[in-house]
Amino acid sequence: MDKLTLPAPAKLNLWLHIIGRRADGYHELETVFQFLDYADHLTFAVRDDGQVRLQTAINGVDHDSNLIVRAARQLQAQSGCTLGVDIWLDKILPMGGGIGGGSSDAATTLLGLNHLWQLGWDADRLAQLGLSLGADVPVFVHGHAAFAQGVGEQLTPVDPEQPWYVVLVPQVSVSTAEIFSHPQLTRDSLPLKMRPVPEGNSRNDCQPVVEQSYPEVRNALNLLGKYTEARLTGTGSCVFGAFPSKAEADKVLALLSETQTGFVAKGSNISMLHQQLQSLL
Ligand SMILES: C[C@@](CO)(OP(=O)(O)O)[C@H](O)COP(=O)(O)OP(=O)(O)OC[C@H]1O[C@@H](n2ccc(N)nc2=O)[C@H](O)[C@@H]1O
Ligand SMILES: Nc1ncnc2c1ncn2[C@@H]1O[C@H](COP(=O)(O)OP(=O)(O)O)[C@@H](O)[C@H]1O
Repeated sequence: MDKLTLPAPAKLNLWLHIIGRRADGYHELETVFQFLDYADHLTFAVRDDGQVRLQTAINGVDHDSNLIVRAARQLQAQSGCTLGVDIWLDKILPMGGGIGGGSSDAATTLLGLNHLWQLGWDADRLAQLGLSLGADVPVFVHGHAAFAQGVGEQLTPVDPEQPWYVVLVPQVSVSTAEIFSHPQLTRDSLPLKMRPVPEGNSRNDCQPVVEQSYPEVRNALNLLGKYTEARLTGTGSCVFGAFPSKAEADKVLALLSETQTGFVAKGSNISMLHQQLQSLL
């Protein structure tokens, strides 16, 4: 059987407001997701024996807990498919950085296997399955930049500008659970009246507590903030700033490279996964 290789791109939260907390403790958000042209790559080869095997290990994540394996097994169980798959992962995206690598890997697995196993599921059904794996999975399944509500699953497509970004990757791992349970996290941003969204006055409500707990993140924000508005994505640790051209973004990253790790990528309102899937159909 032929192999199929697909990208799993990163996302940014261009801003993120916390507007409340549900009875189950989860936070209600309003956020805008945009994709980056910077991605992991997954290669799939169908197996006839029904086994799901991830052939590439990631440090600190067991085979069976990897979101790729969990996504494949759930799709197999819910569709009743008798085929299996071998999967190889080229891991590029920093883990736990708020750029959604695990969720994106899961979404690429769902879309890739839906195609290879010829299941014919539509995007809504795949996104619903994906939501049980992580709040960010649905936006990667749909593949369009979006204004998101709820825990991130109620999506309205939007088309923000698509600048070049410098993304800095502070070498600390920020726990999403720790930030969402922080006593000083503000949870009372007003829901937006005009949707989709004015850019003015937007912010990331997680940023103050992350900056307070992680000096490396504050330092990265201060350094990038000398050149453009710098902001946290998700619960971090990555921070980003926009530039009008690749040349300007490259120049700033080079200036910061003595003390900072990072990358330059272009914002994209259609994910590179969906651009590639279009060409398969
Ligand atoms: C904050 C966001 C914004 O895009 O991105 P990341 O920084 O993770 O990329 C997401 O909402 C992250 O969603 P997700 O990735 O599913 O969160 P998880 O790791 O499952 O959540 C870990 C814990 O954080 C808390 N949590 C998470 C999401 C949410 N809306 N409210 C919460 O209170 C819960 O206690 C949960 O058990
Ligand atoms: N395929 C995967 N890629 C990355 N992380 C994974 C994967 N599968 C499970 N995980 C777990 O999910 C956690 C969050 O990863 P990631 O999605 O990269 O970060 P974030 O949610 O901050 O954007 C990791 O620390 C890891 O324990």
